[in-house]
Amino acid sequence: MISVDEARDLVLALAHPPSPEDVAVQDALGRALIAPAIAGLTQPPFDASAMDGYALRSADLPGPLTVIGTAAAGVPYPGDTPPGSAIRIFTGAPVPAGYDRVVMQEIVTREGDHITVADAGHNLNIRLMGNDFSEGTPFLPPRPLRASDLGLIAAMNVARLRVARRPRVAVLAGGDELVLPGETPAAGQIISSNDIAIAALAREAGADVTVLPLARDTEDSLRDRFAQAEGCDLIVTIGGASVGDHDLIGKVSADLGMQRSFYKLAMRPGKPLMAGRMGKAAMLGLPGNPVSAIVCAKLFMQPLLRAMQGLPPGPDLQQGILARDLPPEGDRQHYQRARLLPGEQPRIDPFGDQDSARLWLLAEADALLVRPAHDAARPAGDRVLFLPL
Ligand SMILES: Nc1nc2c(c(=O)[nH]1)N[C@H]1C(S)=C(S)[C@@H](COP(=O)(O)OP(=O)(O)OC[C@H]3O[C@@H](n4cnc5c(N)ncnc54)[C@H](O)[C@@H]3O)O[C@H]1N2
Ligand code: MOO
Repeated sequence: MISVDEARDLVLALAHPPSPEDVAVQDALGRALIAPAIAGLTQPPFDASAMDGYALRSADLPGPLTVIGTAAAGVPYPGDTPPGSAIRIFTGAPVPAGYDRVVMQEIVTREGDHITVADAGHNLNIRLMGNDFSEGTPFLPPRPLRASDLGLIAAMNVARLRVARRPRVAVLAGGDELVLPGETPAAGQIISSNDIAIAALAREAGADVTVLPLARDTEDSLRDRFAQAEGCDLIVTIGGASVGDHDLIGKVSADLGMQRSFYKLAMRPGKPLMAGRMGKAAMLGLPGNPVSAIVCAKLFMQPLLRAMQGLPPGPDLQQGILARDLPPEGDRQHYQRARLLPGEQPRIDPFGDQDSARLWLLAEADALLVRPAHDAARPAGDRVLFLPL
């Protein structure tokens, strides 16, 4: 069996280069920026008041000064600024040339058209032209766009952005035991949950997801579903990956021409993962046990989808301190569901039960503790790596 790192390299090698697409800045949340966005103007475009108050000359303080006009956001003061004068000014208004400071109205005494300022302090309360960014400054890719990025890009007067087209993902779950949430399972049946979790993980990584109708445990049904996945960038199957008589994914995908990159890796949970190429699409065959499917999706499917959008694949591991003694590890790299305990450095406490079918335990976990294959026994206090959930 290959190692997790070898498997990851083989999976990432299935990524095609990102396909460009232009979208409006309003629609770009979560999209992967793949070309620089260039600032179309300087921000602020003029020296701007940071307060509601009075614009004046420091040299004229403490006054009295004569108020000769007003400037508001969007309505500049058009006149001269002779010595001994001030203007009423509001936040966001251009500060006219000649004045070097704005004083907050709270510290100004006004009588008629005259003001005095007892103690103006040090703050000039002027946002200098260009202190945020200048025209021509590039906002650089690659990066997934956050809400605050969209605000910045809009302020740069960039209306449309070049992003990676969302990878199209088909999720293919199946098994005669499965019914949909809301249906009543017959004897021996359970609710199909993997397709829902895996589709959500794919969407979280930026994909455009189609969940195919549940397949039955027959070659015909699976062939039919693979045909429905035509045209997608990635086919993700769930279940049927192991060695049982009803585990048909390997056979049917091979019959349909899948070029396998690997099948099985030294990982727990997730041993029967398979990956390869089917025509133009990449294919990942996730194991059916729910926790195994989700862990494999986080470690392989999400990085592959990010790579298809030109993004750093991740996920990034963090360092923590082991909260309890652990026995030696077996021959597979083990991703243990664990709780994070507060401390100066996060302390990580793996659960005693690591059953790969128990979704409730996964819901209670904050992290996956990563234990390398053949890791020696470890005492509490050792440094370890974990993947935050
Ligand atoms: N003789 C062996 N048996 C098994 C081995 C092995 O090495 N030798 N490996 C075990 C491991 S590890 C895993 S993981 C599973 C993987 O099995 P499959 O990928 O073939 O998955 P299934 O058999 O189809 O299902 C396993 C389990 O998961 C449930 N399941 C499947 N799909 C869904 C779904 N969409 N929603 C919810 N639950 C689902 C299914 O009912 C089974 O309980 O094989 C072990 N066996
Ligand atoms: O490796 Mo299986 O994926 O333990 O449950």
